[in-house]
Amino acid sequence: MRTGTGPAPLAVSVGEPSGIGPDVILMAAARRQEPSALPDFFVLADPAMLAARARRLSLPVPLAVIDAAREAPEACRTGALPVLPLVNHHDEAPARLDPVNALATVEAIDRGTRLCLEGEAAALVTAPIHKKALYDAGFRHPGHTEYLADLCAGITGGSYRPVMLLTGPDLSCIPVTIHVPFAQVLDDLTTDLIVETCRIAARDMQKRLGIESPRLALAGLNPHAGEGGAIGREDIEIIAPAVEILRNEGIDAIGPLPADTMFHAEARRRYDVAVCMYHDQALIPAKTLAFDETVNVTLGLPIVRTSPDHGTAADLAGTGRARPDSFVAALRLAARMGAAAS
Ligand SMILES: NC(=O)C1=CN([C@@H]2O[C@H](COP(=O)(O)OP(=O)(O)OC[C@H]3O[C@@H](n4cnc5c(N)ncnc54)[C@H](O)[C@@H]3O)[C@@H](O)[C@H]2O)C=CC1
Ligand SMILES: NCC(=O)COP(=O)(O)O
Repeated sequence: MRTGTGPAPLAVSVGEPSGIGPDVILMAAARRQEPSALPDFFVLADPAMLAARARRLSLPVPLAVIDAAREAPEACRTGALPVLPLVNHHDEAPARLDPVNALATVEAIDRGTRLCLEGEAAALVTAPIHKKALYDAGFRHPGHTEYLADLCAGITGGSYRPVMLLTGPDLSCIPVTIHVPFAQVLDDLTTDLIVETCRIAARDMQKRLGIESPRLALAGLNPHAGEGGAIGREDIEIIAPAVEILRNEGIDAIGPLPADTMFHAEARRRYDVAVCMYHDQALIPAKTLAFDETVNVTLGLPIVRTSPDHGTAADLAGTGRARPDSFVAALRLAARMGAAAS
């Protein structure tokens, strides 16, 4: 358990080394001197890889290798980026995927999660992973979202249903089904899954994001929310019953709403979160409206986890052209949610 005073630092997992994770972490650290100070954070990474990327980007960020999370705030005071070294190695090779990097990528996530559960870190901020690169190395989880639930369950003995929330200045969205092929959405989409997802969303948006009574708007699945059953019956048979159950429990839920008209500015004012039926129904509006400000949050976990909304962007790695804004937003939101959780 943590013994220091002041808020615990944020743990950052470095993500895929051939992508822009290391770049945006270094860029954020370089911004620390700016007037709107960032929360204290340390990165779980291979220090040699990070130093090489800093040189490639000509970013004069001093790295401070630390032995424990509690040393991070002091290292931050000196203007350095604290690095908790990984046991496994990462190559520094922008845009070159290599399965050999997978061990260190997953180690960073594992250790960051444990530090959060032990109270040594206030929250976990994950830099993006390249999912296919990890699958090719034997990783059996669709993404961080699902992996973190399994990892936390394995450590605590609890059981967690993870809920993906994309939240930006003007829109928050949740996909009920997450990383599944489109053809599987209909198999997975049940009234129970929608209800459980919405219960977790309502609870955690209140507890961790400070929205007293979150207003949930459930999207329809079919064009025009099924047009009264003429264009598909799922809206009537699966989604509408979920709305009724939620409303009977006192959760402020409406829908199913036609998905094509629920994201314009006036419509967005009527709800706090759009609950969407599949990945792209949620993530297309979220990333289109505010790609640089939207944060990916996992609700339903015993830890706080945030992430930038973007992926590994191999085309930009090591070029200095990646924008760190979504990562910075993820740091700020993690600090706010971590403080609410403590
Ligand atoms: N949380 C995570 O670990 C996430 C991981 N991914 C993974 O990332 C990989 C690549 O995914 P893509 O679909 O190509 O999405 P992507 O977000 O990596 O890139 C999409 C486009 O946006 C640009 N872009 C992304 N981030 C940017 C930034 N910070 N500044 C400026 N431009 C930026 C890229 O250059 C590219 O043109 C996939 O393996 C995917 O699974 C994707 C999203 C989240
Ligand atoms: N498109 C969002 C995404 O893939 C993020 O996944 P995760 O790694 O945060 O589960």
